[in-house]
Amino acid sequence: MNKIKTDICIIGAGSGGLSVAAGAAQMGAKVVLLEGHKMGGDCLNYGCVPSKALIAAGKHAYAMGTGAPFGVTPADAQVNYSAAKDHVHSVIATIEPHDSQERFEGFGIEVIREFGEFISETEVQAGDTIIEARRFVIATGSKPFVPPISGLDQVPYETNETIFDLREKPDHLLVIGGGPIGMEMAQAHRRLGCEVTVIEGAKAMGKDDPEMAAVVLNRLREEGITIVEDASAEEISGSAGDITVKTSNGTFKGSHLLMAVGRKVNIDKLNLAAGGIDHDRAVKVGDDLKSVSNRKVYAIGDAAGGMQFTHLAGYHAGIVVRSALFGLPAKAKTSHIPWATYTDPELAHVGLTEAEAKEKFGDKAEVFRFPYAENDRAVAEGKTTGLIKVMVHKGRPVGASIAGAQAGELISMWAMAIANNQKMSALANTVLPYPTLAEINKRAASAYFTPKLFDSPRVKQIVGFVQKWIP
Ligand SMILES: Cc1cc2nc3c(=O)[nH]c(=O)nc-3n(C[C@H](O)[C@H](O)[C@H](O)COP(=O)(O)OP(=O)(O)OC[C@H]3O[C@@H](n4cnc5c(N)ncnc54)[C@H](O)[C@@H]3O)c2cc1C
Ligand SMILES: NC(=O)c1ccc[n+]([C@@H]2O[C@H](COP(=O)([O-])OP(=O)(O)OC[C@H]3O[C@@H](n4cnc5c(N)ncnc54)[C@H](O)[C@@H]3O)[C@@H](O)[C@H]2O)c1
Repeated sequence: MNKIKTDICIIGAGSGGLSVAAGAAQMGAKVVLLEGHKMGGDCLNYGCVPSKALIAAGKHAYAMGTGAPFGVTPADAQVNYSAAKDHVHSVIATIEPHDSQERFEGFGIEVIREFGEFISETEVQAGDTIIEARRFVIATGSKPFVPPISGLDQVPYETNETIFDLREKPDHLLVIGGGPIGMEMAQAHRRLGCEVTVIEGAKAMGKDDPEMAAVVLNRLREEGITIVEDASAEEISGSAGDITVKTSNGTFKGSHLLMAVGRKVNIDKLNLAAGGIDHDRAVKVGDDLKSVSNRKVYAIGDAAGGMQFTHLAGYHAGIVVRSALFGLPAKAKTSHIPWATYTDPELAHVGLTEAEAKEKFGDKAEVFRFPYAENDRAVAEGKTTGLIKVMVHKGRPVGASIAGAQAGELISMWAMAIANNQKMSALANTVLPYPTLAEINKRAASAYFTPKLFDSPRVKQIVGFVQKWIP
């Protein structure tokens, strides 16, 4: 058995673990990084990267059939599904070197390609190496949750870990789960020429504001995706190419099945009990991301049990670097963390939703909307579907939701404003290039000031007075 003593041992080389490793090593800490499977974790191999690459393929196919309003004769896209998957894998291969073992060894990090498990409160074993560390970071991510639905274990099904390797084009893809994974994959497959039925036990895109989700769901339905809500999958039967899902709201048949019903945090291999680390479905941590029961251990990203996003894992990594390396107090907040679902139109959000703002601030919460249809660039591009909605309290934005083209890009202004506690005036004072979609942000900010300036008797009185006196 080898023995290593180190400053920081990071368990999991995905979005969060790699960020802690790179930051800590480059600031002079001795770092050991454990990875039992693929460098880069879910995001690179089975998540963000392949899903956005497949969505991009679907967008190309869709554009070929929708040029008529622009004077471009629509053509039936000839989709080679397997070649679309080649594109997905070439995107992964292009990004992979950034997350590679060689690159991280180049930072002076000892990378061990084994799963790690705690053997005491200060030691982890990975293969035939025992690592004693002053601090541990659990960054083990999550995997698809597969619910105990009757018959599921008897039929072939895909998850996010297998769908990007599927080479035969599904004639009819059944998607169980109408969250971000389900909806992104449903639209990509529909645009690549598959029939698609989404079976959702509650409401599709249920974590988002219903008004904004409706914008996306309407478009998905218009594109021919069947979305059945309040339909909890109860029994699954059939065989390859012929799958039947019985739900509380009807029975649905398809050729392939994708399970997208949520995630299970990867804690089973960690022997958390040996490390004195409390957990429920994730590691129990405080705002400081330290285990509530073993203060030498941090958990970040999906393993910390909150929101599940790559940028959140990266944000957590920054907090751990500050706390573990410099001993500075640092606390994780969620009020400024944005998210986006990359359907077309996209749906993005940061801060409080309208309902949350009204619950928190009552009548003092103000809500301002601005439609894409009144943005000149959106009109020119034929992308007039959607709206922005901004929640304001005492002159400062406390939340923003955008459903429409490029929403994931456009939310960044509000993410910055909310993260820095800026006033609405900071947005209204910003001059943006014309014509851009980003002007919807400024128009929403202006909507806040319009009644204060144009409907105010006091402003009218002052202007009248000044006009009398200036030469
Ligand atoms: C289909 C899909 C699409 C997504 N799209 C987006 C998106 O567009 N934008 C976004 O922000 N987020 C997206 N996400 C979420 C995002 O991928 C995750 O939130 C993010 O990867 C979490 O980072 P992490 O560091 O916590 O875990 P991961 O990146 O998953 O890394 C965990 C690593 O730990 C390793 N590991 C596990 N146990 C052990 C152990 N005992 N010892 C050693 N190694 C271990 C795993 O093998 C893995 O490599 C998507 C997820 C999915 C599934
Ligand atoms: N664009 C992005 O940032 C992005 C994209 C994909 C995934 N992700 C991350 O991954 C996480 C997981 O995504 P997800 O879509 O798997 O999970 P989710 O929890 O967001 O959605 C799962 C859905 O499945 C439904 N469901 C559960 N059991 C069911 C059953 N028996 N029958 C029918 N429906 C059922 C739930 O009601 C829920 O709406 C997300 O929360 C997100 O954080 C992010």
